[in-house]
Amino acid sequence: MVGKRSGKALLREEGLERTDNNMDLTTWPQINPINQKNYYTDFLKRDDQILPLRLLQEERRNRMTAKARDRDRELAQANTNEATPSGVDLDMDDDAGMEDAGEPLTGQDALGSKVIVIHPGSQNLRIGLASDALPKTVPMVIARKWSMSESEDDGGEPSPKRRRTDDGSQMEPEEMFGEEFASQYNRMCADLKIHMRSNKRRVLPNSKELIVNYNKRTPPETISEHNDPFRVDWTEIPANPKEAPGFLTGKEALRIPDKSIPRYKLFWPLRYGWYNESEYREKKDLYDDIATIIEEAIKTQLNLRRKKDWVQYGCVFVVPDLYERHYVSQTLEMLMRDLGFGKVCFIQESLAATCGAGYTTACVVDVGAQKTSVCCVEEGMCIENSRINLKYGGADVTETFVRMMLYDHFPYADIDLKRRYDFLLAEELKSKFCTMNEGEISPQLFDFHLRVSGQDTRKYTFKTYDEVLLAPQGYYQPTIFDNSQKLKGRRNLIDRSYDLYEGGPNDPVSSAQSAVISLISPIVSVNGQTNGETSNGHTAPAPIKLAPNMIQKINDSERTPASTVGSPAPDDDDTPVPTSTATEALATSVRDDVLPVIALDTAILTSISHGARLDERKTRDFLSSVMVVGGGAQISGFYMSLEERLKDLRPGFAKDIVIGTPPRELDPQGVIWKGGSVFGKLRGTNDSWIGKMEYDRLGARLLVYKCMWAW
Ligand SMILES: Nc1ncnc2c1ncn2[C@@H]1O[C@H](COP(=O)(O)OP(=O)(O)OP(=O)(O)O)[C@@H](O)[C@H]1O
Repeated sequence: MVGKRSGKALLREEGLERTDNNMDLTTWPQINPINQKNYYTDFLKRDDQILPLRLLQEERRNRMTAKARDRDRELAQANTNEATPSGVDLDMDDDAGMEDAGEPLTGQDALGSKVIVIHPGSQNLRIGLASDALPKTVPMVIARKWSMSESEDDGGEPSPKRRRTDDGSQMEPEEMFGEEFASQYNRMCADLKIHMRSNKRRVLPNSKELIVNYNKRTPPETISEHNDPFRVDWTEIPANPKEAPGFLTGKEALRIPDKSIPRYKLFWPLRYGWYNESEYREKKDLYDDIATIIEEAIKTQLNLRRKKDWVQYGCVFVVPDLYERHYVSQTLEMLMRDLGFGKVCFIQESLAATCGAGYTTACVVDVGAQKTSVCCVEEGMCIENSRINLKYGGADVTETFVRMMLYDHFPYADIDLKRRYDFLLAEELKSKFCTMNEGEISPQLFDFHLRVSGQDTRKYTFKTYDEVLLAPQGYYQPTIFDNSQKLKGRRNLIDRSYDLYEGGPNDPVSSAQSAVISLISPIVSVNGQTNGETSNGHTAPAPIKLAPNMIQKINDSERTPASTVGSPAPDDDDTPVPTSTATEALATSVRDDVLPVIALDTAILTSISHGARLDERKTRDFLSSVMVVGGGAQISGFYMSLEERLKDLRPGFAKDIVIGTPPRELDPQGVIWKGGSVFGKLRGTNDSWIGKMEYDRLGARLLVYKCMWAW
């Protein structure tokens, strides 16, 4: 039996008892801790310890050595010829200076023939070599072999969606879009009449009835397919399903007959300037589709068919001003790994627009198909707090135009924007007939040809009155647009980006965007308390959790002059910016439940007031250089009407306000791409190029060093 023995006895038995012999426990030298006051390290503080910066320096050094070698060779040759070399600059320093000044490259690179510039959009992809004068435009769409086409999906529900009676039959045109639409549309019609009268324009009292009656009683005329000189070339799909391609992209995809056998479904991977999360089940499929569309465009439009040669090419990729970090890092991965470019760099849309048009200071307004962005650019930098991204564009005008026409008994009552030929038709009608010139409003007779694959062409005649102006008027009254589905699926597949150390959301924010969101819906404070009811029917948002140190950081920033959320405009005109603190600004910016949709003129003034930061001179500068680009602004009279509205809102600045257009020879839809191509040819951009080796080692972390803006 083991009796009770002390711990010491046990240790003694096992030979582990410590007997003190006054010797040190170890013979290793003991180092006293250094005094923390004198503590210093230059770890990661010098450029040569940071791989991307070191590579950059090495590259510069190599270039200079190569040049010096060339000069020496030329000098030696000249000496043997006993003559001074002509045109040789002996001063090396000059050359180094030029490099930093962003001088254009020389030789083949100067032409940009080894740089591909890519600007994707919700509807169109613009792509080309930096040496090209104009980009190629292809629809940003892919058709995949599917069980049903997109128009048969969702039970064949047409777009715009029509309401039905209880027994399933169709309602009268005046009722089928609901009371809300009807009353808003009628109010817009009445307001326009008043406005036209006050501008001394002739308004006939019964114009509307006249056109409605005409539309009601005009049947289409049938033209047999062989008598139609403009019949459409539909994409032919092999009859044998096994031979039918798995996918088709761009224009070819849009031209596949809706009823093709086998069926194809169209996917638009970018919607509203975001990833399209509502149409995809897996994010991998979504990423694959984007890569495939770009890959096919490079092969077919740029004629660069061998993918393994693309490593010799650089790629300039244009991203939104208010981008999401996941989008940029995923795009970088795609360009490096899937498409295999040798080097990649990014540029923001607004900055590219100013580069393309040759402006140094501007408030850039880009009206696209599904998103509209506003941003003030000053001396080569986007002003972060002036960035605004609104979720509407030309596609909303098309849809609203169709709804208004249907309300006024459009003879082609079956139109369904989910069908490919109807979508193309509606786009054509909008581009041809919509206008923002009040002077053009009168009852007008138009016609169009409906061309459906395998059917005879139908010629429709119809009349329009104020619909042609009221649909684009939606830019100033966006509640007329159908905004109900725009947040569908948001964050279903891809979460927002979070800071690795602090845990809070770290996607870029802007005080102007927060002001826009606050206008639409009340502010949610950081502790999750709402300051009121939502104003536009959105559900009450969930509180946003921010890490405590993040809150501290934002509160600190509130003390700096840069935080001007809610500051009044420099003049006495009303500024539509609500009061809010910077903490609230961040909280509002990261909200996903509110759709940023406000009138375009208000958005521009909000952006300028946040970009100019109370500086009256800057406000004038921005107001006198509002530059409008993008396809959505191509409606005739757009520039004039925007100028008038801004002047009405800011009479104090009326004589300064000028809407600038890109230089005459430049297509406003291609200006951003053009800016990307200019950027791709500049030597100064060398600092933004991300090479393969550094990407392999550091991945997306490189973006901190490589973006021209604060990543
Ligand atoms: N002449 C025109 N008149 C009216 N609208 C036009 C005209 N030309 C193009 N559009 C419209 O411009 C829009 C496409 O513009 P753009 O190519 O700039 O958009 P995107 O870059 O694809 O989209 P986003 O900027 O939303 O991502 C479409 O809605 C199209 O109907």
